[in-house]
Amino acid sequence: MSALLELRSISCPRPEGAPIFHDISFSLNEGDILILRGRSGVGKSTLLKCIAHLNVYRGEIFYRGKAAKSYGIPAYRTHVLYVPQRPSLLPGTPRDFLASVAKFGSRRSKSKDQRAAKKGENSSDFDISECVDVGKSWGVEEELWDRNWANLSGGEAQRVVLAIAVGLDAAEVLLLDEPTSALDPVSSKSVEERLTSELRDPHSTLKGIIWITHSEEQGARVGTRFTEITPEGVRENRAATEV
Ligand SMILES: Nc1ncnc2c1ncn2[C@@H]1O[C@H](COP(=O)(O)OP(=O)(O)OP(=O)(O)O)[C@@H](O)[C@H]1O
Repeated sequence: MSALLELRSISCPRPEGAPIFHDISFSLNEGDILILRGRSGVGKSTLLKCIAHLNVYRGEIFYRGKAAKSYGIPAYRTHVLYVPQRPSLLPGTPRDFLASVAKFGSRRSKSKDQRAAKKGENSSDFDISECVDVGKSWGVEEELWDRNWANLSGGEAQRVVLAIAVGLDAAEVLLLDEPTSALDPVSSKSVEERLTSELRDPHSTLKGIIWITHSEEQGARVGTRFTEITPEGVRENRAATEV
């Protein structure tokens, strides 16, 4: 069976000078929460953007054994969803963002259809209430969905964008860029628990996560694999504390 994601010798050029990183190769398999660490500025966020086809790169990326382009980039980005560290830079409101993401996610997974059928819903209708409910479970009031991103606090924006990623239930792979960096410890734990339980739920679409964190403790709590990016490439470690 092919890996969920496979990166082969990825490098990211700069307009001038040495590439940000080069020769990054690894696979993500079903059930993995791959912790990505490395010093500030080494290129972790850039790598996630390359994987999501939001940044130019050299090398090859395969999703379920096929090149990302063969899915069509918008559809691919729905299956392999980048969750930004600073969603406050997005234009419009969370509801606007949700509408644009949902537009590309019209092909729902079988598991999503099964869950909708169980609830007696028409699976072809996208339901924002799932995202709102996930947000509520993390203390996000419904009115925030209609406020401009720029007017949400860092922690509110971070929880809203994560609620979209989870509630949409369209992505098999989530690329999480320091997803709890603006959250208090209690909210962070709640987010960690929801994401890990989604990954374990056989009815969930979610199959794998690449998770950037600077916190060794968080890496140890949620990670199943531990990698470090260096200017020379990527190194896999056996435990969070080795990084
Ligand atoms: N849009 C851009 N234009 C030019 N350089 C950029 C751009 N975005 C990032 N960089 C540079 O690319 C390098 C990698 O940045 P990146 O944000 O990927 O690092 P990071 O490892 O995620 O850092 P941190 O841990 O501080 O978030 C840095 O030197 C950064 O200044």
